[in-house]
Amino acid sequence: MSVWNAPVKSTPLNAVISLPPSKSLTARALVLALLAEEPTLLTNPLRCRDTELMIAGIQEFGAQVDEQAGGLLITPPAKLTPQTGIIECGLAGTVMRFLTPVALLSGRPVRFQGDEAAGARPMKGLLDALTKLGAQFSDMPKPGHLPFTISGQLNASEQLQQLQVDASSSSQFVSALLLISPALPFELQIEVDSVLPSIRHVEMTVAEVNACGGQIENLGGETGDWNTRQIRHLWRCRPACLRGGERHIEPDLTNAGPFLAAAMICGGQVSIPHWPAKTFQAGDAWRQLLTPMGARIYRSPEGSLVCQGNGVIGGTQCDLEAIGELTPTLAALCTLAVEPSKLTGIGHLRGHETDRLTALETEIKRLGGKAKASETTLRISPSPLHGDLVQTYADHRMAMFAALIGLQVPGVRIADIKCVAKTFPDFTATWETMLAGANGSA
Ligand SMILES: O=C(O)C1=C[C@@H](OP(=O)(O)O)[C@@H](O)[C@H](O)C1
Ligand SMILES: C=C(OP(=O)(O)O)C(=O)O
Repeated sequence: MSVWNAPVKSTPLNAVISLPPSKSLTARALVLALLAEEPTLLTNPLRCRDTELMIAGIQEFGAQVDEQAGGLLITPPAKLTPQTGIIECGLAGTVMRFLTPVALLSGRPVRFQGDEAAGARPMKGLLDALTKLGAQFSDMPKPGHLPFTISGQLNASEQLQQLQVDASSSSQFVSALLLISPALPFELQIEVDSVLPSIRHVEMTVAEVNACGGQIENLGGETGDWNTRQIRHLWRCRPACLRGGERHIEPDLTNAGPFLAAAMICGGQVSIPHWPAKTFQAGDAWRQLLTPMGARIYRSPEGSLVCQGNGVIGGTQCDLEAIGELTPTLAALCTLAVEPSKLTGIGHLRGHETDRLTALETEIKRLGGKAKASETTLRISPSPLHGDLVQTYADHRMAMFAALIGLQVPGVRIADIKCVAKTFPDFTATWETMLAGANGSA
């Protein structure tokens, strides 16, 4: 396995970093292009392991994908037709969740399989919902998990179908149903009768579907800021023809986190160009999350997000239920902070690439830190740190977590650094460019 010696940096940063495009927006755009009535030109799509698997996935259902300068031209099939009957999911939550309902739409059996670790990721809430719509699942050694074969026909006898979904383990169950909803021959109402984590990603799905001509209405009331919990979740989804056309993908604001956090750890400043003025990405919350920990952070008139730090990091107490994806980066800052921190609302991270609460607790302790994970919470307190070989558990965000600690703590080595390819294949090169103080472009 490839080990990377995390570079230490003892002088302030001054870098401009162009980020790779958003994983979540690219995944949604690919699925919507597959279901559209006309071709889509996707400009600035993310190319990484997760999105290559998604491209292969939509090709499996008959989409034609042509490389064009700066983008991908996607021509949807006249009818969804599985080619080999197998979808390779790797470890991508988006692929395993978003394409399973597409298989039901196709009406043909499709096998879903992935990495060994993918077999631990929750699917049950989605499989239960699809069963109510007519799906059957077989050859599933561990019920509610990959691998499985989906077959059966969409039950289209009703004009209106109401689905109660348990999405407590992943918002992607809801996003997956919302994404296919325009292609259904009936109106679908989706009610979530459980906790719903990562609500920002569901709001992103609704916005993306509707931007392509979908007709999804949120009947559950608006969420406020990322840390406001919504009481009732209900969406009405009407059948609609999805448009193609040109779609441009925003930079990945979640992957901005480690670079913004680096400015806080080393001092100095990091700027990220093309920060959208309005976005549904979880990573926009860095602006609110990092300020109380000591950052000066603002969007410049030219549209760059600028983060300035002085090397002193305060502790934080925050509820990350709506934006859990940001936790590993925030946990690195908490590990280096001068005060204790408490991160709450993150039980669903136990079903991410790895059980992130256990992984973070284990790796913080390995480096001499103090951490305690409970079912849904992570507490981190200041403690002298030392270098060691940090395990990454196939999790790109654990590698980025360790790179942040390594900026300040000599001797941090990162196991299986190649796992960053899940969303950011050029992570180490971009990191080194940042440390060299140059303008980096991913
Ligand atoms: O829909 C998406 O693109 C995502 C939703 C979230 O999943 P969970 O709801 O499982 O946390 C997030 O953590 C993941 O990285 C991407
Ligand atoms: C949870 C994540 O990924 P996935 O889309 O595979 O769920 C993540 O990228 O942090």
